[in-house]
Amino acid sequence: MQTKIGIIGGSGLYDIVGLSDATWITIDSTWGQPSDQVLTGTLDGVPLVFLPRHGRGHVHTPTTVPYRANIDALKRIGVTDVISVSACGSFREDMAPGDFVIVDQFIDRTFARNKSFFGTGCVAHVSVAHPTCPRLSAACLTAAKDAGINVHDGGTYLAMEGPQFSSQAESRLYRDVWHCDVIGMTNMPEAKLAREAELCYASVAMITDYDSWHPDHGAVDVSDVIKTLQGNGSKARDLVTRLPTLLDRMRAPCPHGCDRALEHAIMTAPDKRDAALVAKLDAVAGRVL
Ligand SMILES: CSC[C@H]1O[C@H](OP(=O)(O)O)[C@H](O)[C@@H]1O
Ligand SMILES: Nc1ncnc2[nH]cnc12
Repeated sequence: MQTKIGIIGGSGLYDIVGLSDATWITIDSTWGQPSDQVLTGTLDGVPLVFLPRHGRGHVHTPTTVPYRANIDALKRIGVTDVISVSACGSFREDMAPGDFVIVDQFIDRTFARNKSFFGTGCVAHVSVAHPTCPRLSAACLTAAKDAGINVHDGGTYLAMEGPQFSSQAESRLYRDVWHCDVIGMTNMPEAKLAREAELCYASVAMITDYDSWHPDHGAVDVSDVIKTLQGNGSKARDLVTRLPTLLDRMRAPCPHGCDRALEHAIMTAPDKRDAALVAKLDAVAGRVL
């Protein structure tokens, strides 16, 4: 299978420059409308698809991002590897605004989103013990280092519902008791859905602020976040342009099994499956249904 890179761009990253044959196209998903059209093209001969998570012009809130349609659309167009690029707050003095973190764990505190492609009439349970792909994360780490970015290898991302930022008490709970490293509003359920869709998923978190725990920094201010994002956006684009040469063009099966996550996951007996749901799952789970 040929490698096809999918980039989900978060706050501050609404396009990618330097793609050959760049074209915005509409993808129809059985899970509703994705956040926007996707930008398709090639980078160093490797096909790449870019999707702005909040839509161009930042239309969707973290709650209303159509996560299922987005992951389904990427799967449908043949993406093999998804790199999420997101803004986040930091719980650690040594993870400063402007630094990047290659996230490897999540605590999911979101509560108002659809978190699975599966449901009544087609029940499935996948493992998210290791929610990101180590192979893809390693490529992102190398790309970040090569781009001269101050990057941290591994970190736990607290996914909150938002859209408001955390209270100081919440911020301290996440930092002092739960030992999280960074906080954002969007990587869940995105990472869970990518696993259900058997896509490798890596998360590049760009630190924009110290959230609200830090004694020397005030409350999170979106204008400060935007200023840091503008610097981060160009670093993120630099990182992305280095990825194609780090990923093999012809893709060997994922050594961590991301591309086989559904192998033994579906519980519902074939004769009890809901035909309409099975039809919607054609791209995500067609391999095993
Ligand atoms: C602009 S600050 C809050 C906003 O930024 C992050 O978005 P994304 O994860 O898509 O980069 C955060 O999760 C919030 O949605
Ligand atoms: N402090 C923060 N909390 C949640 N999401 C964020 N995105 C950027 N900074 C954030």
